[in-house]
Amino acid sequence: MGKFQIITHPLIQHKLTILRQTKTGSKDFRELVNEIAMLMGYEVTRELPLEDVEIETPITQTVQKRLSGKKMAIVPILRAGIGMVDGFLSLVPAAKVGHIGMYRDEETLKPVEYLVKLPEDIDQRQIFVVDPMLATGGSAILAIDSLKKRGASNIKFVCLVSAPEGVKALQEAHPDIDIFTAALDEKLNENGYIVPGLGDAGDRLFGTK
Ligand SMILES: O=P(O)(O)OC[C@H]1O[C@H](OP(=O)(O)OP(=O)(O)O)[C@H](O)[C@@H]1O
Ligand SMILES: O=c1cc[nH]c(=O)[nH]1
Ligand SMILES: [Mg+2]
Repeated sequence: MGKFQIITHPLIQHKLTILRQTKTGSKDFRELVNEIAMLMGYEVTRELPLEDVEIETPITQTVQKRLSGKKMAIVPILRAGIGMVDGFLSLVPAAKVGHIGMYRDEETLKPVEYLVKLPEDIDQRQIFVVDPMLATGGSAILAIDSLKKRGASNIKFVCLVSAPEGVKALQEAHPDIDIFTAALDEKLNENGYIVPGLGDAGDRLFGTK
């Protein structure tokens, strides 16, 4: 079973509390999602492999560390996942960005895929799938199905707010992936929204209804 980790850093928790509030408008919402994503990015890249490299400083020759292993890809689930991309890119600017477009049918709560655009060598990359919300888990499961169908195998899922129902469903469907979240909330309501949650992340990011 992959790892399930709640990232409890005080800065993340503080920013998430502001993000959740109804009075936080789109501009601040966007900035906060970006900042939290960057702080989470720091944690979720903690285990990236390093290798020795010989370099020359102005003083001497020395052996130091640099990143080794697979190249990275960030894959936001549209739309709301877009809000987390810049935060990640500020840490790993050389990463490629794939896009998976998906929306939840409001009646059935089942995800509908409308776009998949990925780097050609996605099967060789360490992938971070990003989406602020993990509710029923349907969108994350389908996005990861889509990635695996195209040969991807090294996948971590990163969200801001999750519901126990979504975590369970994602772990059952894809037991190999690591899941990182900034908060594990109480439950889903009858409309499939996370409680207490933060509402509709996409709408709040982009100012739509
Ligand atoms: O776990 P689930 O039950 O599938 O719900 C989570 C999904 O719902 C939201 O997207 P939404 O469908 O609202 O699309 P949007 O990002 O375009 O607003 C959210 O960003 C996730 O992708
Ligand atoms: O609470 C929720 C659940 C799904 N999607 C959201 O944006 N918010
Ligand atoms: Mg939405």
